[in-house]
Amino acid sequence: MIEATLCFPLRDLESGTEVLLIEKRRGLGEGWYNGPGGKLETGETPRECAVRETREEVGLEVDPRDLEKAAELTFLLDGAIHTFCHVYRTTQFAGEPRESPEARPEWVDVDDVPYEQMWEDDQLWLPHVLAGETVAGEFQFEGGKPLDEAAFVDHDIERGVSFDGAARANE
Ligand SMILES: Nc1nc2c([nH]c(=O)n2[C@H]2C[C@H](O)[C@@H](COP(=O)(O)OP(=O)(O)OP(=O)(O)O)O2)c(=O)[nH]1
Repeated sequence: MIEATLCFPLRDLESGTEVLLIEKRRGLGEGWYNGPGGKLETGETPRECAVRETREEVGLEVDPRDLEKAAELTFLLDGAIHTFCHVYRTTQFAGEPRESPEARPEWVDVDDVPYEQMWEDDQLWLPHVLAGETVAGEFQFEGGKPLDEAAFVDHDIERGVSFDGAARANE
């Protein structure tokens, strides 16, 4: 099983709230919009991974203590867990987004997120994450590897879950 993270930086403007998305340039989900993120490296906590991936992909510095856990997503492929993904949001960060070989960053109004150019399941959970809620979701894909070419067939979502238990507070 792959363990991965996503991080959604948010900023408030007079015109409304914007989220920093990336257009992914290579790897899984290439060509689609997503948040900065990726797979955990050996010995890394999910928060450390989210901080590193956000720095590597878009050049923003985030303090792990400023990451708010927003979702836990389980992606199943042909009945087996393929990826478990920790999702964070943050309103605190330093620096200006810059392009990298992996990603082209773009600030997008939270009411204007391009769901038609994203993973099909994102429209089911990301609106809640961007609205400040918490989500636990399970998403089933079928049809062999890779995951981004499989068919999205079913899902189960729970909203308002707590990630504040002592054992999980630092995840
Ligand atoms: N928004 C969204 N993200 C997803 C879904 N499924 C899924 O794996 N992801 C995320 C989890 C990870 O952050 C990311 C895939 O990890 P990655 O970016 O490291 O993958 P990669 O194959 O490009 O890895 P690498 O070559 O850069 O090591 O995609 C999904 O359905 N929706």
